[in-house]
Amino acid sequence: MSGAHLEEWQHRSFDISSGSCTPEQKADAYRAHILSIQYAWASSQLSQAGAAGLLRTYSERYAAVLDSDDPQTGLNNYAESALHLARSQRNLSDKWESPLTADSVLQIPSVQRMIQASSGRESFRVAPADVDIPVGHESRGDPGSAQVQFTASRAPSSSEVNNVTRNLTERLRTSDGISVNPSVVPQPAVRPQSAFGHSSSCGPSGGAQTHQSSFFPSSNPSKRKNFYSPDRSVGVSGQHGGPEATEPRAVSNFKTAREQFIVDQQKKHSCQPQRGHPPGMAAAMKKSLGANRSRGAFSKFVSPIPRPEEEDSSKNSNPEPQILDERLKNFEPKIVELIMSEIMDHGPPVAWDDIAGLEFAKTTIKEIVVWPMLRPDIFTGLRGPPKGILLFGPPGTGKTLIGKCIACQSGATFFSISASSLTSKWVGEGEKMVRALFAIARCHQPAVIFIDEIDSLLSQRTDGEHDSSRRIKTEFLVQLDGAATAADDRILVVGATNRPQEIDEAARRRLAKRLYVPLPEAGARRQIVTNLMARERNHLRGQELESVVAATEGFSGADMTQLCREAALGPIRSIQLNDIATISADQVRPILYADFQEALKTVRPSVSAKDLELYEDWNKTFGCGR
Ligand SMILES: Nc1ncnc2c1ncn2[C@@H]1O[C@H](COP(=O)(O)OP(=O)(O)OP(=O)(O)O)[C@@H](O)[C@H]1O
Ligand SMILES: [Mg+2]
Repeated sequence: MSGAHLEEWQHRSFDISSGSCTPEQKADAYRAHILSIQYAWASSQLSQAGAAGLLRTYSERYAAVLDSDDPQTGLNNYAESALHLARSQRNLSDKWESPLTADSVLQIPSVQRMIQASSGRESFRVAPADVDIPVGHESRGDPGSAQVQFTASRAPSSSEVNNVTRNLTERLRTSDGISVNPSVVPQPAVRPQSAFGHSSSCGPSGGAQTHQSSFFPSSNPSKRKNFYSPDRSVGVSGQHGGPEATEPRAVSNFKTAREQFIVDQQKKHSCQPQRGHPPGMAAAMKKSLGANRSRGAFSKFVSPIPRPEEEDSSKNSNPEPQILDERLKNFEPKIVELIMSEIMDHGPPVAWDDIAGLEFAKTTIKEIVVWPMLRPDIFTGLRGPPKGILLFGPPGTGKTLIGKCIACQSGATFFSISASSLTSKWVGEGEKMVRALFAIARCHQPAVIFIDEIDSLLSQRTDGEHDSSRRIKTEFLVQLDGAATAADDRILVVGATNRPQEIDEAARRRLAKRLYVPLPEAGARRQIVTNLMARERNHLRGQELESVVAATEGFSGADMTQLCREAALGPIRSIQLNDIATISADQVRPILYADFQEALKTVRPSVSAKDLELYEDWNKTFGCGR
């Protein structure tokens, strides 16, 4: 060890052995020892065997200080944290205790009113919607204890009112000096029924159910309208014939969580769960806060509050996206929706003339894509177009541009997809996407499926690769040319890649027309510069243009575009920095040949001669060019 380290080590060792150290200082010193040993071993000042021996010794001593439960010599770390945990956590089995006591219940205004009413021997009235008294179930423990909460939001069910009645009666009977006549304690007005017209299995069914209608008067009719479904209103009017009986009842879509739960249960266990439901409730089931709608990552947000204009239409509408085509019925709506909404591409228009050079590729594609679309009757049998095209070539030569042009010019339904949109983290979802893509394309024939960078989707299948990507590939190959594909399907798959050698051989066969998209020749380079310069003010003479074309041998289309962008910045760079803020657009000088010369110093071709050779070789072996 170095001198400084050794000295430190000695200091700590003396401290430890002096006996005046606190356990904390001892633990710190041992920890520092351990770090020193690690450092010495890492910087090769200690042999591995020596370091291991020392580490073992000092780790044991360190652990002894940490874990010792003697407060003089150790920290008792484990016990400390265990105690901390025990102190700060409450056991889940702790019994819940209501903050309400018998006394505090008696202070509640409605209880007071009840007491007054009972002492005055007169019938009193409590509107059920004004006070909600959910009562703890017997299973919570002591049924007599006050487990009563008052909220103002929800109407109680009849069984709940029964329960609370019983509890309150008990409580009030046993309270000092208060006697209550049970007959004047509120009872449910009607025979308990679920909100859906079925006899409730949850509430009691006998006893005090046939009288006490006067406890539910019209003090709060609007809330009660919500509480009673039309079914209930029949029950009320049938029994009492009071003024409210003839009142038109508003039908509400609102359901409590419990009611929704019952509906869900009935749906699960019954074959005909909705039979006999009042129409209002049927509508409520469809909308009911969106709870019975299956939600997925791609489902749209559904507001829980129905808008007025939605009210009527919602009665007939299906919340799932509608799939109109029978052939797509087997696919999950969200997948179909995803492909329909996200994969169809509508980019800026590109014309064939915007693509410089590449005459052979352009003519072939027109032959395969455009003409068969125009005259499907002629292009049949042997003249039928191939199912797949592969555009391959160096980067930046216009493959994606051709794809965009096909999208605009073919008149076919165009699906532009990337490999990543077909892959999914969910096992099996990727294959479903591929299957759905082809099924949708089949429904929208003629269709072109353009897959840019197709090598990432259809690379060689290897043993080590992930199972799901292998299955996606297999599904793709099956869809491209499998038993499920009809001969007269007018679906064309166009793939583009700058790594043709990585494409799986089975995929290569299916992409029958393999078109080389080479670097632009002199004519194409001239056209690119002319096209781009036509949009800018420039003083590029014919001879100068030729010089630019000659100097850009080996440039790709993208390199040419980059060169022109760089040259176009020349006039801006010649402006004084101070003038930039104030100069008007027409005061900027035109682009000159000198700007191109300057740009040529910084813009280099992006494709090397060696790479080019690979493409040429692949083209000779597998390409369909002449
Ligand atoms: N033949 C061309 N005519 C006109 N512009 C071209 C041509 N080739 C390339 N370009 C220009 O280069 C840009 C890049 O081209 P594109 O994206 O089509 O290349 P790519 O072949 O798909 O490259 P990569 O293999 O890297 O995806 C185009 O937006 C266009 O501006
Ligand atoms: Mg591309």
